[in-house]
This record gives sequence, C-alpha cells and structure tokens, in this order.
Amino acid sequence: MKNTVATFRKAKEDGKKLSMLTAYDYSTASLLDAAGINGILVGDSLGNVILGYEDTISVTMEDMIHHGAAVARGAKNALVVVDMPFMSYQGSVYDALKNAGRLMKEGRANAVKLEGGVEVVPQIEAIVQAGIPVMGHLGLTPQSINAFGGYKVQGKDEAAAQKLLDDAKAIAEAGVFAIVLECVPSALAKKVTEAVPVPTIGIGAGADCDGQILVYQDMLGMFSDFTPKFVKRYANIGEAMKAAFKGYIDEVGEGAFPTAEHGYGISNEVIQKLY
Ligand SMILES: Nc1nc(=O)c2c([nH]1)NC[C@@H]1CN(c3ccc(C(=O)N[C@@H](CCC(=O)O)C(=O)O)cc3)CN21
Ligand SMILES: CC(C)C(=O)C(=O)O
Ligand SMILES: [Mg+2]
Repeated sequence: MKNTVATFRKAKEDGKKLSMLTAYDYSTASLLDAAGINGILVGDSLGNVILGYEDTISVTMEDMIHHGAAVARGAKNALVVVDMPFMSYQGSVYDALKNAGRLMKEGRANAVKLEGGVEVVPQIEAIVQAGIPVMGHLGLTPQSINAFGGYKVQGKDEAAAQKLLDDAKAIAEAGVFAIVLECVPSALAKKVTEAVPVPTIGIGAGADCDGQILVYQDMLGMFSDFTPKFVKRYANIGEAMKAAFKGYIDEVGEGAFPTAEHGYGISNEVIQKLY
C-alpha cells in the first residue's frame, strides 16, 4: 500500500518504527520499494555520492528535479521526499513556495524536506498551505557546513539543546509532517521525540526516534570519502562491484567474454552473399 504522510503520522501513534533510505535513481528506488521501505529520500547528499562534490552546497534545483523524477518512477509504495537544495528556500517565502512547487510538479515529489528551525517557519507554513507536505531537518544541517565549520554533533550544551527542542516544537507547529534529526545526542533526540506530535526520523540520533534514515551507499559500503559514526554497513557492495568489474575486464582481455550464448545468429547464406 502507498505510504502517505498520514501513514507516517499514524506510525508514531501506533508506536511503529519507520524506515527510510536515500535513492537517486530508478533502479535503486525500485529495489527499495520492493523491499518494503516506508519512505525514500532523494537527498541533496547526491552532491556527495552521485556528483562527487565535497559538500551539498553546489546542488541545484535541476539536479533535484532530475533525480526526483527518476526515483518517483520506481517508487510505487514508498513516500518520495525530495530535499530542497541550498538557497532554494532560505532567501524568501516566494522562493520556497516556487521551488517546492517545482519539486512536486517536475520532480514528482510526494513531499519536500528543508533544513532549519524557527528561521524557516514562514517558508514551512506557506509550502504546507499550498498542499505540499514538508519534512523538517534539525541538528547537523549540512547546508550550513560553512557556518558550523565542519560536520559535528549538534545540541551538546544546554543552550544548543534547548534551541533544538524549541526549533522542533516551532516547525511542528508550522506544519511539518515529520522531522529528521541528524547527529544529535541520543538522549536529546529522545526528548524531542517525546515533545513533538510528528514522527522523528533519526540519522545519528539514537534508537528512540520514531524512524531511521541512512544514505544507501553508506549502508551498502559503496562510499568512502567519509564515514560518519552513525553508519552501519549491512553489505559490502563496493567490494562486490569491484570484483565483478575486474572479472569482466579480465574476461574481455582474455577473449573469454563474450561467447556464442551472448551473441546473435544470422543465416550463412546471407553472410556468403556479401562482397
Ligand atoms: N554519504 C553521505 N552520507 C551522509 O550521511 C551524508 C552525506 N553523504 N552528505 C550530506 C550529509 C553530510 N553528513 C555527514 C558527514 C560527515 C559527518 C561526520 O563526519 N560526523 C562526525 C562527527 C564527529 C563529532 O562531532 O563527534 C562523526 O564521526 O560521525 C556527519 C554527517 C550526513 N550527510
Ligand atoms: C542524510 C539525509 C537526512 C539527507 O538530508 C540527505 O541525504 O541529503
Ligand atoms: Mg539533505
């Protein structure tokens, strides 16, 4: 059955854990969907894992639309959430509304995600009012890497912890249907989860969140530019891919691939008539 924002809200009420992973293309989205994932995030982490940038800052609306639409075609039952890229919503409510609309119309998103707390409440309210569900994102918000001075755990001292709790309440009040909590101490994430009526989706935020999310290349062992502490490897697909690529290269080199079974026949008569 199709997961909706209502499915997400109800999961929290029923105490059922929500699972999400990222995807950026049709094949991966189809596999995640078949495995029964609740939600797929087309993350701006595609800047790192797909485009090879050092951070998410250079990711564009066109990137997100291109990959969002591909994922949407593969996601029959999963809720598709598409990240709003850096500077597509921070500048004004008008930008936020226009760009959220494009992610839904052209990127076929079921919902959009944006980073930030009280400072983006007007944007969240306007997007939600237009009928576009919004997922919030607090804690380590990677689009603020230059303000943070690096990827670090957030909300550790009393002021920062209180600010995170206040931000969560403010964006919940503004209408987000769920909140990603990234790289925050587990006990703080638990407090936030108890304080808001919408599900929290943790990444490096402990076991008491209402759901979890990871970047799929991280959990499959396909990405190694950096490996945050919160990543658990469920497979070593990177090594498996390398071994398969090497097998192919070796066989092509030896002339062992292709054999007759991978080729196409033609009648000898036709071949003999050629000059
Ligand atoms: N492949 C990938 N996985 C991600 O989880 C991810 C991306 N890309 N790109 C966008 C952001 C960047 N993220 C990151 C990147 C690095 C850390 C990291 O190195 N964290 C340190 C924190 C150290 C500390 O403050 O104690 C860690 O060791 O976990 C965390 C999140 C999460 N997102
Ligand atoms: C890590 C998740 C939450 C994200 O925002 C992304 O993949 O871009
Ligand atoms: Mg993101």
